[in-house]
Order: sequence, then C-alpha cells, then structure tokens
Amino acid sequence: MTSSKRREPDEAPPREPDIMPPALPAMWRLCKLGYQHEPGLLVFAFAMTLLAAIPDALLALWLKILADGLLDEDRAKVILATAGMAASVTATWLLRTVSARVSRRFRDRVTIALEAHVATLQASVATIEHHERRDYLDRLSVLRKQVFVLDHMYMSLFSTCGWILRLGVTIALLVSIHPLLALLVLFALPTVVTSAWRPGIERVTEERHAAYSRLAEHLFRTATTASAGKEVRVTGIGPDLVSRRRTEWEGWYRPIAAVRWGSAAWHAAAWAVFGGAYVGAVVLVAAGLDGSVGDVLLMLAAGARLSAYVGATVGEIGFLRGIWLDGSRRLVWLEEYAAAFTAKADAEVPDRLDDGIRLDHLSFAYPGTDRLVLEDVSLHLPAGRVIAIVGENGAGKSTLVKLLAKMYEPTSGRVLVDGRPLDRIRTDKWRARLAGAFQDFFRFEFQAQHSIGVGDLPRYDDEPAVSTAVRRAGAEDVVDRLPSGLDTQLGPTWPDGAEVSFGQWQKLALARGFMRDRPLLLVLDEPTAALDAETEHELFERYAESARDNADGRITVLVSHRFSTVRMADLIVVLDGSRMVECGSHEDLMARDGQYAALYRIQADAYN
Ligand SMILES: Nc1ncnc2c1ncn2[C@@H]1O[C@H](COP(=O)(O)OP(=O)(O)OP(=O)(O)O)[C@@H](O)[C@H]1O
Repeated sequence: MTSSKRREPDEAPPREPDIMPPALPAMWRLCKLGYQHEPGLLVFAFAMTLLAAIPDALLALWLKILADGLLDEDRAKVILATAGMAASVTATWLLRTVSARVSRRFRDRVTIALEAHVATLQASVATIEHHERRDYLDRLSVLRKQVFVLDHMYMSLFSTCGWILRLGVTIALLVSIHPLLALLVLFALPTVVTSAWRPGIERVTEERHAAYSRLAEHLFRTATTASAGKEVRVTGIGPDLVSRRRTEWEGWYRPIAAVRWGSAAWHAAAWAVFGGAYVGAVVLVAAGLDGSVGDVLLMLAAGARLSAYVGATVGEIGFLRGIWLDGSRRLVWLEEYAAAFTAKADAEVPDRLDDGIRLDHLSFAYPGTDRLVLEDVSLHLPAGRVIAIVGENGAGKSTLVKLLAKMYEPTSGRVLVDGRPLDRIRTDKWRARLAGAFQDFFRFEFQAQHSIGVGDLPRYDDEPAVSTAVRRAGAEDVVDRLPSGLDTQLGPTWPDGAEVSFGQWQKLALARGFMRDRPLLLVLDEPTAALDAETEHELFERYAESARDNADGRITVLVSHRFSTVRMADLIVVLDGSRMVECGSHEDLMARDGQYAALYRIQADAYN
C-alpha cells in the first residue's frame, strides 16, 4: 500500500499493518480468547497449578522444624515436621497430577479453537496481498509455526504464576531467618534480565533471516514433490536443489547460532553472580548471624530452592516472552489486519448493474515493488456487455482482472461499480456476485460434483445446479468420460481417483466458474488456453450470447490471445506496457488501423 493511494475525504485513515501491536494488550487478548472458548477449564487449571505450588515450597520449612526438633529432642516438633513433609509430598503429587490432567484437556480444546481462529482469519483477509508481501509472509510463516505451541502458552502462564508463588513463600522463609536474606533475590535479577532479553533478540534474528528458511523449505518441496518431479528429472536440477537448500539453510542458521552463543554467554555470567551471592548468604547465616543448625539447613534448602524457582520463573518468563508474547502479537496483528478490510466496507453491492464498472485513473504496482504494471487506466465497462482485454505477455491483463475481483487494492485511482467505490463494498458480498475462471485455476481433488460445486458453496451438493454449470461451460464431454460421472473422485493419488488431463481440468474449472446464477461480473482469464482455437471460439460464442441476454446487466470480461475469439466482444481493450493504448469494437479498431489491427492481421495471416 502506498501513500499515493487516493482516498475519499470521509474515509478512515489507511491501516498500518506493518506495525505490530503492543505485547501486553496482545497477551491479554489471547487470555481472553482462551477464556471465551473454555472458561471453566481455564479457571480450574489455573487454580490447581497455584495450589500445587504451596506444599512444594513448604518443604524447606519442615526440614528446619525437623532439625530443630531433633536437636532440642522435642518429639512434637519432630512429629509435626514428619507429618508436614508427608502431607507436602502427597499433596504436591496429587495436585500436580490433577492439574496436569485438567491442563491437558484445556490445551487440547483450546488448540483446536486457536488453529481454527488463525485459519479463519487468514481466509477472511479480503485481498491476497498478504500471500505475496515478503515482510507479511515472514510474519505469517512464524505465526503458522507458533500456532501449534500457543496452547503451551496458557500452561506457561499458569506455571509462571505457580513459580512466583513458590518464590514468595521461599522469600518469606528466608526473611524469617534474617530480613537481609531477602536481598538474595536481587542477585537473581541479572538472570531475569538475560532470560527476558535472549528470546527477543533470537526471534528478531530469526525473522530477519526467515526468507532463507522459506526458500530452503521451498527448495526441499521442489526436490521432493510429485508436481515438480518430471521437470526436476528432465533438467537434472536435483543435486543443485539439494546444495542450494543447504546454502539457504546455512544462511538462516549461521547468524542465529551466533546470536544464541552470544546470549548464552551473558546468561551464564548472570548465573555466576547469583551462585556467588548464595554461597555468601550461607556463610553469613552460619558465621555472621550465628544461626542455629535449623536456620543453616533452612538457608541451604530455601536458598537452593530459591535458585531453582528463580531459574524456573525466568525460564517460563523467557518462554512466554519469546513465543507467547510474540505469538500473541502476531495473532492480534492478523486479527487487526483482517478486521481493517471489513471496517471501511460500508457500501452495498448493487442488485443489478445499470451503468457498469468504471476504472478511474487506475494505477497498480504489486506489493513490495515499485514498478507500475498498470498506469493511469481510465475505462468504462458498460453493463450487459462483453469486454475483451488483449495485449502482449506481461501487459497487465490478468492484473486488471485481479483488481476487478478485488484480489488487490489499486495503488492509486479507483474502481467504481455503478458509481460505488469497489473498496467500500464488502469483499465477501462482491465476490458472491463474481464468477469465472482463471488461467492459474486450482485443481480441487474432490468428487467431480464437489470440485465443480465449490463454485457456489451453498449449492455444493446440488446436482442439478452442477449439471447446469457443466452445460454452461460446455464440459459435458469431460463429465461423460469420467467412470462414475459427477460421483467420480478426481486425482489419481486417491482411492479410485481418476486421472484427468490438463485440458479436462480446465473445463471442470470453467464449469466451477459457471456455478453462480446471477453474477454481476464474469471473468474468463484465458480459461481455455489448453483447448484448441475452434473449441475456444465456440465456447466463447455461447458465453457471449448468454451474457448479452441477462437481466442483471452482467459484464463479461474475457482475456484471450486468440483474436478470432476476441473479435466477437462488444468492446476490446488493448493494453501495451502497462497502459491502455486502444479501446473500441473490432470494427472501430480495424478502421483505426493501429496496434490491434496489426496484431489481428498477423494472427489471421498465420492461420491462413
Ligand atoms: N504477484 C506478482 N508480483 C509481482 N509482479 C507480478 C505479479 N504478478 C504479475 N506480475 C508482473 O506484472 C506484470 C503484468 O502481469 P500480468 O499477469 O497481469 O500480465 P498478462 O498481460 O496477464 O500476461 P500473460 O499474457 O502472460 O498472462 C508482469 O510484468 C508480471 O511480471
């Protein structure tokens, strides 16, 4: 998104999706999300984890009472200490077991909820820009990995509270010997600082170099998946892919390993400071304060526990900071990013088109690039007409189609649908009135019925609707040849799956594109490139006929390199080097004797 984008005066300022939301509110948001999904389990698991912390921390006290009882030959103290120890050990075991089970249940449930949440958010982002911008991709790739551990985070937060409670009890025990001993905690602070700092800088380095690991993953997939298999073998690129993958992986790993070593050295130094202070405190109690044997034992046990508790607390905080704070920020970023698209959508989709679609000084550069692939295009696509877009490879034809389908937002200029700015129309509503097929269609390896039916989800299972779409697309021959017709599973890797040729897939994709009954815009972006010119011509003639009959003012936009097909359109738009150079009917453009006429003649001569 660039600052040059033209906005309406009353429009909200554009969002800044590059900025990550602050950590603590993001973490709070994730807590609330967990509570919304599993309130009872969350509260119970939290309470259990806290309860389990107390008897564990009291063990040092029982030890002191036992030593004092033995030295004073006080039976009551010895019995109290022994009973206390037994109760502490049993309660610790029991509460830990219960809390582990409850936590496990909570985690399982909340994981499913969070994964579904992230998947829904990603799918609800209106444009596909986030699938192409490098910085967003890196952010999303880290979030995708983290979503599987986000459930650990709740446990980590509970445990952190448990460790803090243990720490509190232990400090109180030390203070009972001498208040000065509370200062021991201060010597643990450097370890807290290094633990909190380490994961942050490691994460920043990981994100900075995430492009290497993404490329390494891509190279691995290319070397191992079936779709690239043929070309990998014919070109013999396999060993090269393997060695490039290694290089990319090292490009990712080396800086991260260096940062890890550096931060580990600082962390070790911080622990050395605490170790020195602990030894000093034991000497102080034994020699300086003339403490009893019980006091020295309490100091030894509580001090040792203090180090373990501080270690565990900072470890958990580090984990929380490194993954949860970070993961929750990414999640909230994705939530805000997805929400920003619907926030400004306040216009309705017209029920039918009267005027049509107008492009108003439209310019576009792909996300993360500066080169305009469409530049200052102004154009009227009249309602109820068939419009063809022609031009050399890379002239921007598919880009124009993608902008009409709202896959991207224009860099500057506007698209107006019957006078309403397209960016103010809710994307899901606009897409519900959009139909068509794309050059880079997807092969849905479902049953043929469903592979076509997804073109209009509410009628996914509606066989008559699917059969109508098949007829509209002229794909009856493909379905007739499938072993079980529409019930055939597509894709040879599935049980009883049928192998389908590229051209057949293309026709099925076309049928999918014809599922909707009342589209306002039908886009056909070279969906028949794999078919011969004659078949394409016949099909398009049929589409054009039905397009002109419709009562919704539907606009049909077709992209084709075949001029025999293009000439039937009501309006032909010629793109050249990102600009629109000509626009008119076949007859107009031939009479003008410009670029269209020249290209038309070259192709006509080639066919003669
Ligand atoms: N996702 C993308 N990111 C960056 N640049 C892109 C992207 N997709 C296309 N382009 C660039 O935009 C330009 C226009 O591409 P587009 O696909 O719109 O051309 P086209 O006219 O449809 O070409 P063809 O006839 O080959 O399909 C090309 O230079 C292409 O390299």
